[in-house]
Amino acid sequence: MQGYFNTPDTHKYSVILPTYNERKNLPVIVWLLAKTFTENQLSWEIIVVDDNSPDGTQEIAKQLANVYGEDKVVLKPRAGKLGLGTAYIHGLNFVTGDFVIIMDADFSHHPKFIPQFIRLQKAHNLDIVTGTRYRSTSKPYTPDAKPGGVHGWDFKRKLVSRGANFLADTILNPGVSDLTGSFRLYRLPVLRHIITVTVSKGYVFQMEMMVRARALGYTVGEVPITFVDRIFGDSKLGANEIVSYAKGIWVLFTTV
Ligand SMILES: Nc1nc2c(ncn2[C@@H]2O[C@H](COP(=O)(O)OP(=O)(O)O[C@H]3O[C@H](CO)[C@@H](O)[C@H](O)[C@@H]3O)[C@@H](O)[C@H]2O)c(=O)[nH]1
Ligand SMILES: [Mg+2]
Repeated sequence: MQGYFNTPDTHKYSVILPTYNERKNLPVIVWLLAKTFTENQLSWEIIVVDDNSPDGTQEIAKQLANVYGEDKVVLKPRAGKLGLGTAYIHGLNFVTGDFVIIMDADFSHHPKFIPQFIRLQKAHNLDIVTGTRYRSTSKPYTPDAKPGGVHGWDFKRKLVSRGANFLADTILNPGVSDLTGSFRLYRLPVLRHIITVTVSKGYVFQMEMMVRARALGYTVGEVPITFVDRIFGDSKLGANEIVSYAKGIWVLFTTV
């Protein structure tokens, strides 16, 4: 198939979309994803992992499956809110594509960046491409792209994010500029491998995945992204996640 890319792309791209109370966001993010993949003539599927959201997200997902096709929007629910890390593990069981894209359902991660991820992956035959909100340094990088950034976060949340990245980068030195972000593209077997060795389950999961990937010798490229805070609903990041993050760094420091 021919599109944004010079050569036909016969790979299939699977998006794992974890949702918790994303009723208002889900239809639009799915529409944007479908549009992006269709315009670029890429084959795709979206695995929605909903944790029994009280706002009825699952009903919306079922309607979307009717509209786009059950092979395109695949609902794989769980009984209760079990966390972001295990949502990816669960979703991974149902992936039928060659590459997996992990992203948030609340528009913080815009699908428009996906073709750039794919282009960079192809150019360097990378195992992983990660979006970065921060300055990218050593990794294969999209040179013509504008710098990434964060919009809509208050000072405290920005500080937490910067601090989390600084701490992990200083102590563990994986050489990736955005360790806590979760907008990433993985080669399927690479994601399967890293996930089996990753122990944390909450927000710290993103950082651990990247540190482990680097320790295992997988190649990582970076694409600058703008992260826009959600308009509908609330973030699920709480104080307990910050504590688990610090613990996660310690575990990695002593084991990797
Ligand atoms: N299934 C499921 N989904 C969840 C859960 N918790 C959150 N989600 C979903 O996961 C996505 C991210 O959750 P948010 O609550 O919006 O996270 P955030 O605070 O905006 O955090 C983002 O930035 C962090 C660092 O900057 C990232 O670490 C994090 O992964 C996420 O991208 C959303 O699609 C949300 O519905 C859960 O327990 N279960
Ligand atoms: Mg969010």
